[in-house]
Amino acid sequence: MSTHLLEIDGLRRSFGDVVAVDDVTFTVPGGQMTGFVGGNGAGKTTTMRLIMGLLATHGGEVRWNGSPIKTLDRRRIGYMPEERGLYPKQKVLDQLTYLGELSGMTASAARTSIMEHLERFGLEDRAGERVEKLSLGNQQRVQIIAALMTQPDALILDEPFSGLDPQAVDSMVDLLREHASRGVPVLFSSHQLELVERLCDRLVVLAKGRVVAAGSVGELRGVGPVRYRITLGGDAGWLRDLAGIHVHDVDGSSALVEFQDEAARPALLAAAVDRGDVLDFARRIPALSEIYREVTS
Ligand SMILES: Nc1ncnc2c1ncn2[C@@H]1O[C@H](COP(=O)(O)OP(=O)(O)OP(=O)(O)O)[C@@H](O)[C@H]1O
Repeated sequence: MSTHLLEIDGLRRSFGDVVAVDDVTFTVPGGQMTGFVGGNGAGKTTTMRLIMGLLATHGGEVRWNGSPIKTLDRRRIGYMPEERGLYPKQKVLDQLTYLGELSGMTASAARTSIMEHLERFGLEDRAGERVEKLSLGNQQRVQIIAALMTQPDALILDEPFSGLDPQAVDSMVDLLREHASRGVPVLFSSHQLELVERLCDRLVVLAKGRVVAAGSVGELRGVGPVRYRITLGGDAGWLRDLAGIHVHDVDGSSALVEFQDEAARPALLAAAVDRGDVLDFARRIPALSEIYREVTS
């Protein structure tokens, strides 16, 4: 297995007065799934188009295995664009075969790979149908097959999960993991944070054209303040009066707290034990949606 590396270094791109991508730097290591998140207009699609050379950069560079990326390298990248580009009148198998041939596959190798992929998505009996006769979710699956069928060296996928039902999401997740395990860098954008949390090893968060957080999910969890959830036998409102702690919220007998100094933690526990039952006390692992809100606020 050879592991590839995609590096994005100081990329910039404006449209008139709008700075869409502003000094964007991150890496997409092979063998890992990198989630690319950010609000509408944050610059995700523009960054992906810059990586693919579909837009000219106004600064910075994209490197492939340590050297400036070349057209031939890009031809080996499976790209799923935001605007899905299938011909509605053409039959599924014919269209995918044509796309495979454009990427340098022989027709017979393309057909074998396409049929394997159609089977994985439960679409093998739709190979002879015109694309326009498929539901939008199934057209989306065909678009995904177009990006994966060549066993590419990297995957750049713009919203690959949008419009897929949970079963198709699961098939897609398995497929992408298989590609990552070949040493392939996988970058995918998504607005579905729970899915991103489940799927990705690394995360890049974009806001207003800039990277506001990047790293493994574990690293990003360590960026924010450490908080604890304490649940008492009775009302937890009195915690607000304790020195050295910041109480984020109290919900009856349960409170979310942050300690301002090390001594405050044993002091709080001693006070709570003194007053009665401590039912639960645990460090709280923030959900990705919370980290996201914190880094983009
Ligand atoms: N071809 C273009 N012409 C003018 N402005 C553009 C063009 N493409 C993108 N932009 C602007 O650049 C900014 C970033 O857009 P982009 O589509 O990259 O964001 P995004 O993160 O992909 O958003 P979404 O999640 O809504 O797809 C936006 O302000 C957008 O209006």
